[in-house]
Amino acid sequence: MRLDYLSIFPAYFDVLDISLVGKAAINGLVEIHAHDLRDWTHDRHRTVDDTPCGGGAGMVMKPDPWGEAFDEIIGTESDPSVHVIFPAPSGTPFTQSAAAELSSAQRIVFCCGRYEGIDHRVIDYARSMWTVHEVSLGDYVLNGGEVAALAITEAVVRLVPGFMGNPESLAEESFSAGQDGLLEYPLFTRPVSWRGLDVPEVLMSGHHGRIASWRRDESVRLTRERRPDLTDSDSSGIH
Ligand SMILES: Nc1cc(-c2ccc3ccn(Cc4ccc(CN5CCCCC5)cc4)c3c2)n[nH]1
Repeated sequence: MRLDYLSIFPAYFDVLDISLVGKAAINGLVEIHAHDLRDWTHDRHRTVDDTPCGGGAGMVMKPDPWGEAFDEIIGTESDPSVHVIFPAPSGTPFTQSAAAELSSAQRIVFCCGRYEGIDHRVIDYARSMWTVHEVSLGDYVLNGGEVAALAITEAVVRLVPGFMGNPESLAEESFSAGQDGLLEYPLFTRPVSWRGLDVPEVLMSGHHGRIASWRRDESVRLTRERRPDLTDSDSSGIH
């Protein structure tokens, strides 16, 4: 899988060389390329923004640098197998199933906007050429797309076959199908007693049936408490 990042702050992606994703890059599962959008400007100030047509606060990213960067990084041929991701507050909420779908992509290009966003014609052009995803991380506003791109990268790459040492652990995670769409149960390890707090006895009983039942009950309780929106979904198994 090749991952490209277009940003005016490409150094944001240096962190990928030291993290989990870095290991995938080393064993050849993932190829990371970060690019400075200003490399595709031609004026002395390397300008990437301008005032919004129709007025309004802030600045908008000009389309020209993006188009030239696309030509060089992706090419001028249409190819639906290339996934181009534009993080945006107005995007579709990013989910574990979207991460799972993207984990089989051969090529993902992250377009990280800044200011108030990117000229919409950039997105329209990209849609005419590749498979575009405008995604939101959640209902809060970041200063740009870089942090979202890092989060999406981590969610996707950890699902790439061969990346995770123990793929079974993926099945038991929150939001994964294997967990019936429930939040995961609380985790404990040694010492059994810590600052007056003890591991629940059932987990030390060695009784696998009771342990599974306790874990399920805890997942149902937590999901009802924190994510009532998940309790109505068919996959949750609780109503
Ligand atoms: N989930 C999530 C993703 C992002 C995200 C992703 C990408 C960019 C690129 C720029 N920003 C900053 C920003 C600030 C304010 C607005 C709203 N503003 C309202 C009035 C009309 C103009 C736009 C939009 C963008 C970004 C923010 N934040 N949160």
